[in-house]
Amino acid sequence: MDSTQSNDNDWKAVLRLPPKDTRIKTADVTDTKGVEFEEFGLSRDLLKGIYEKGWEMPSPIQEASIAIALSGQDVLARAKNGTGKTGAYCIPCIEKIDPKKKVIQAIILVPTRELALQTSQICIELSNHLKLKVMVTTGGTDLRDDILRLNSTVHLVVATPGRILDLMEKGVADMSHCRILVLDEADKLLSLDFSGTLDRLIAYLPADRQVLLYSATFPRTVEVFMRRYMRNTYEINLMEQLTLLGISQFYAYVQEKQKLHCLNTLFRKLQINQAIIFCNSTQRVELLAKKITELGYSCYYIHSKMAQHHRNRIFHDFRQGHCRNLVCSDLLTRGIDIQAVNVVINFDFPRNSETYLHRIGRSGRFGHLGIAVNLVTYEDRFNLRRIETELKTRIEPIPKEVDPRLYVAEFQTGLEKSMALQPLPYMSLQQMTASST
Ligand SMILES: Nc1ncnc2c1ncn2[C@@H]1O[C@H](COP(=O)(O)OP(=O)(O)OP(=O)(O)O)[C@@H](O)[C@H]1O
Repeated sequence: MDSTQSNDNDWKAVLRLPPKDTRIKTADVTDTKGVEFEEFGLSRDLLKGIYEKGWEMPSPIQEASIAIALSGQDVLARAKNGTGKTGAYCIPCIEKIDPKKKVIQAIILVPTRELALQTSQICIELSNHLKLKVMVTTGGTDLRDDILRLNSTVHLVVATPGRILDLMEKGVADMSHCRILVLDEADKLLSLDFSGTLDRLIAYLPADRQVLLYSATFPRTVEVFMRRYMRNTYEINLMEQLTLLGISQFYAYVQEKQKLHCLNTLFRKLQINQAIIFCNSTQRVELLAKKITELGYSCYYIHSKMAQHHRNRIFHDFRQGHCRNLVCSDLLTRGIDIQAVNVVINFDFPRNSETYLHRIGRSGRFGHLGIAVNLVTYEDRFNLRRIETELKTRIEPIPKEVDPRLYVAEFQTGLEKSMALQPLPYMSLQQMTASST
């Protein structure tokens, strides 16, 4: 008998569950029809992994896409940042893999190495009770290690496109049984940054493959890909409204030379649990990190021109909470999930609305509350309005005091959702910075 159909609930009693997360969650993740993970017909061993991650109920995107993906249909799914897209594709992928077959059966592509590491870790955790071999392969590591690894059994590959394509072209990664292809942050993977790579890579997969595309943003490029490589696609769009309900967005109007002073004020006034501070270039990342350190605050920095082992260490240590502030380029704009981040600061205002949306989505993970503060110069003013219009959102002038209930977990316990989302009256940044000098 299939273990999932057995009636006894003893297996649940022995699960090693993480402590309950009692923070407020917004409708972005709670607005479901109430479907339970057990209703998807998943194997008990996978259910154990899901529950042991602390996932009690499927989020809306998981509810909407897991059953369809399990049925074998192609899926194009659009859902807000931090609402559980990773689980939405990892769960069906893992369920569909037969561990007895010693071949690669699914590949998950992501645009950055950090995201590949994060996603492979989630696959490993979810399949903790299964005999599944997950391999992560990205650029910046020794190719020989990957070749050795592929000599033993691999069922699921999580990769950035360049390295895995290399391994396919060398005849080391056999994709002839790989019938599931996932593109996470699909629009990024289909952008010019990866131009041509995806086409070459897909040529190595069987014709009867299933394709799953997930992202929070889907520009036109995706349609071309869909027409070419996907059949009878089931489309899910949970983004009638684009920005996350839990993130309060502010701007501070500053001159370039006031930015550092303004940041200093924010550091003093805000109750930062962890913050990610975005700059528009790698040089500015390094420069700002240096200045922040000179101001007496500890901070890490990370960007794509750093050596991979260094990038990994910084990413790991920041995730572990060893440092409060991380300055970065758009390397970490997408997908990175660090629950402790409650503040995102755009030290440099981003150039387009997609980047803006993904950046601010680094706080307010899984429906939690967070704030995004944008330092906006005279040159950025049109961009600010354009992004507001494109995203149909409001970015408010920053108040003199930001209500801690908007972003500090300890202030939220026992509060009604609606109350927690009411901002205090606003005051301009000039007033704010003036009061701090
Ligand atoms: N069903 C669930 N119950 C509770 N927490 C969940 C559930 N599903 C996912 N999470 C948690 O929510 C967080 C965000 O999930 P995830 O990173 O998959 O979001 P995402 O939609 O892929 O975001 P992004 O668009 O930024 O990549 C993670 O910390 C994850 O562990």
